[in-house]
Amino acid sequence: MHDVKIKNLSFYYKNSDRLVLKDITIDIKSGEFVCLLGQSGCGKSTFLRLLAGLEAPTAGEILLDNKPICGANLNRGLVFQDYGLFPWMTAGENIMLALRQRYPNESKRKLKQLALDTLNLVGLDESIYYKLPKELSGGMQQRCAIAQVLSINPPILLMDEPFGALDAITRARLQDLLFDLWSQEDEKKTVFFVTHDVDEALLLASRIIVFGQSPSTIIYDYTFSSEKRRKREDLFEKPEILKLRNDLISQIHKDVVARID
Ligand SMILES: Nc1ncnc2c1ncn2[C@@H]1O[C@H](COP(=O)(O)OP(=O)(O)OP(=O)(O)O)[C@@H](O)[C@H]1O
Repeated sequence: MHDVKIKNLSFYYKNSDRLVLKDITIDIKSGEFVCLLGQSGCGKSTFLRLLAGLEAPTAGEILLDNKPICGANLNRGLVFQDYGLFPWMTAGENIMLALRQRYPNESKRKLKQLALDTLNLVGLDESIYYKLPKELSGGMQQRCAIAQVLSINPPILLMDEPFGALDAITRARLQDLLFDLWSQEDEKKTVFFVTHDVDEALLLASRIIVFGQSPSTIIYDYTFSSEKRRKREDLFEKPEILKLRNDLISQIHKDVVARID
């Protein structure tokens, strides 16, 4: 189990006096797929950085299985929009770097096999292992970044607009891939997925949380009653999805207007 409990979390960066997150209290159950929405600058990435342990709360606490998060840890895998691969290493070497940290006593042969298996899992063949990131398309690089994180099998995935820079078709493929990987596991990963795209959240999430800037806290929190996959083809034929979509867009819009005022 990997429950995340957030209690009265507030945060501001030390070089700024602007409160980025204010008094956030929320419980996330193990296995939830949480999509985080909100206008630009409302603190979604900051929230992920706090969950990753890259920043520490100014006030309040974040508990993972009832223990405070303390620094970065292999329990939490991060995927960013800009792939996060070292450009001077091949895709395989990038994955091996993570694997050596995760399994320091395992043989190189076994780890390489694991890296190849994970590349295969995300739909990439063996030849990709030997390629530098610049020799790969954006979609392939993002698959490698996802493979790198999946190879260490973290129970918690933190994904910051991971498909934001991709074309529509690659993006749809990777959405399906991520959802299938998540839904097929017996012990589901807990996923925190930042996106600007309301429709992406409607497609993937088991829960949608909207952060506001006015105030800088959670302004909307919706949990789907069924874990059944919503299909892209008929997503907007369902009245409850359309209503939710309108609610989400109007909440975000209201927050933008309040901020401008
Ligand atoms: N290292 C930093 N030092 C100071 N302020 C920062 C730092 N990083 C982010 N901020 C500020 O914190 C606020 C929240 O930023 P954050 O990147 O978390 O928002 P976001 O919701 O992820 O935005 P976007 O959707 O545009 O990526 C912004 O006002 C931003 O300028």
